[in-house]
Amino acid sequence: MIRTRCVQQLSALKRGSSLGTSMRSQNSGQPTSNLSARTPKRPRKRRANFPVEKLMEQFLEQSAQAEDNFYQVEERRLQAEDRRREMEHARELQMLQMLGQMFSSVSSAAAPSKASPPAARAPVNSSASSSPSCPRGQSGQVKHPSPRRDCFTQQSRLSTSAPQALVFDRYYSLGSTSHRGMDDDLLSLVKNTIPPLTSKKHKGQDGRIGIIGGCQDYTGAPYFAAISALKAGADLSHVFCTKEAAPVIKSYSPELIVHPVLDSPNAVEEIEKWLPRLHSLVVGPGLGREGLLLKTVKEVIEKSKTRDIPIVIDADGLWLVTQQPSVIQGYHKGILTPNIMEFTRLYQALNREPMDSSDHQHSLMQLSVAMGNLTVVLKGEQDVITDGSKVFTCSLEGSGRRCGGQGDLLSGSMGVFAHWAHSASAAGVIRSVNPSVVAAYGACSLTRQCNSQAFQRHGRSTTTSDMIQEIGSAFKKLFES
Ligand SMILES: NC(=O)C1=CN([C@@H]2O[C@H](COP(=O)(O)OP(=O)(O)OC[C@H]3O[C@@H](n4cnc5c(N)ncnc54)[C@H](O)[C@@H]3O)[C@@H](O)[C@H]2O)[C@@H](O)CC1
Ligand SMILES: Nc1ncnc2c1ncn2[C@@H]1O[C@H](COP(=O)(O)OP(=O)(O)OP(=O)(O)O)[C@@H](O)[C@H]1O
Repeated sequence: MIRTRCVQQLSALKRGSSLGTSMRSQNSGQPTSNLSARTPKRPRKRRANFPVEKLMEQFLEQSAQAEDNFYQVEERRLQAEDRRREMEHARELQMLQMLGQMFSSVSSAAAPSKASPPAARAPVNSSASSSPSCPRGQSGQVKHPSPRRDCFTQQSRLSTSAPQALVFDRYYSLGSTSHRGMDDDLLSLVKNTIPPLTSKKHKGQDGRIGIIGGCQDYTGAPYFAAISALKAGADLSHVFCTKEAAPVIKSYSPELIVHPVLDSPNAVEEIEKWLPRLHSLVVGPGLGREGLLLKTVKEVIEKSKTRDIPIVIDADGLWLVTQQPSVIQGYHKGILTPNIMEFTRLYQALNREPMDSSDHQHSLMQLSVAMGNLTVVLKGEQDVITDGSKVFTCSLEGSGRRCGGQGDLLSGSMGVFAHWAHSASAAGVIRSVNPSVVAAYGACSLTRQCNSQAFQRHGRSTTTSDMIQEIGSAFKKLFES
C-alpha cells in the first residue's frame, strides 16, 4: 500500500514538475528579466547532479524498505497473537477436563447405589496382541522426534506431570442397542477430542486440511473429501490438484481453496510452501496413477513426515504405498484406508503370499505390523481398524446402498479427526488409545451414520452428495448429544 502511495506521490510530483514547465511556457509572454527577478536561478550543475527522478528513486527505495520493516514487525505480531490464542485454547481445554472430572466424581458420589461403572477404565479393544517388531510408547505409538513444538505439546508436558490430569472418563448412551461397550468407549474418546466451539478462536485453529488429488479423470473425489473435511468441522480445506482439474473443482464449491500445482514442474516446492499452514493431509482421492504425479506425492509425504503432520492415505495414494511401502512405513501419524481391493494389493505386496480371505482381521493385523504398526482401516460391511496391537470394529448401521465417493467422505473427515485426535493426545486428553485409531473410528462412524440418514431420505437413489448433506446432523447425533 505504501508502495502504491509512493508511486502516486511520484506521479503527482512528476505532474507537478511538468505543470511547472507548462506554466513557465504560458508565462513566456512576460519579459524574461521580470521572471528571473522573482525566481532566482539555480546553478545548472546542481540540477544535473540531483535530477528529480534520482531523488524519487531514493525516496521510493526508502519507502520500500520502510514497508518491508513494517510487514516484518506485523508478521511477528500476528505470530505472537496466534501463539497466545492457542495457549488460551489449550488452557480452556484443560479446564474443561478438570470440570468434567469434578462432575463425574460428584455424580458417582451422589449415586452410589446405581449400577457400578466398569471397574477400571475399560480396555477399548476387542482383541489384543502385542507387536514385538516395533518400539512402542505409552500410548502404543512408534516414537518419533517431533520437530514442531506447539502449545499443545507444551500443554501435554504440563498435563502428564499434573496428578489431576487423568483421562476424561465420560460414558454416553446413544440409546441404541448396537452401541455398547467398546463402541461407547471409542465414541466417548472421539467426543473428547472434538474442540469446543468458542468465540475465542480465530479461523484456522480448528483445522486446516490439505487434500492431495484431483486429475483430468477424477474431479469428484477430491471435492468430496475436501468438502467433507469442511463440513465435519475443519476451518479451511485446501485441494492440491492438476491444472486441468482445478477449474472444475473450484466450480463445485467456492468454499474450497484450490491450488492447480500438482503437475507443475516445481510441484513439490509449491505444495511444500503450504505445509507449515496445514494440520493434516489426505493423500489420494482422485489422484490417478500417473508416474510423475506419484513421484511428486511421494516427496510431499516425505516432507510432511518431517513436519509431523498426520497423513491419511486413500485410493490412488494406496497404489503408491503398494509400489513403495517405505514411503509411510512406521510413521505413527499415518493412516491407510483401503477397500477390499486396495487391501488385497497391499497385503500381497507386503507379505508376498496370498491373503487368508477367511480371516480379514488377522490379515489386517499382519499388514499393520508389516507397515510398522501403521493404523489401517479396512472398509466394508464392518469397518475394521487396527494399529497392529488391537483390533476395533465399527459396525454402526449404514445401508445397503454403495455409491462411488463414500470412501472420499470417509478420508476427508478422517483428516479432520486425525488433527483433533493428535492435538488432544498431545494435550493429554486421550491416553489409553492410539489417536490415529480414535480418529479412524470417528470418521467411520460419521460416514456410516451419513449413509444411513441419506438412505432414509433417498433410498436407492442415494449419492455421496446426499450423504454429505447429512454430515451436520449425523455429527450432532453421534458426537454432540
Ligand atoms: N467421482 C469421482 O471422481 C470418484 C473418483 N474415485 C477415484 O477413482 C480412482 C480409482 O478408484 P477405484 O476404487 O475405481 O479403483 P480400484 O482399482 O481400487 O478399483 C478397481 C475395481 O475394483 C472394484 N471394487 C471396488 N471396491 C470393491 C469391493 N469392495 N469389492 C470388490 N470389488 C471392488 C471397483 O468396482 C473397480 O472396478 C481413485 O482415485 C478414486 O479416488 C472414487 O473415489 C469414486 C468417485
Ligand atoms: N457393505 C457395507 N456395509 C455398510 N457400509 C459400508 C459397506 N461398504 C462400505 N461401507 C461404508 O462406506 C465407507 C467407504 O467404503 P467404500 O468401500 O465405499 O470405499 P471406497 O471404495 O474406497 O470408496 P470410493 O468410492 O470413494 O473410492 C466405509 O467406510 C463404510 O462406512
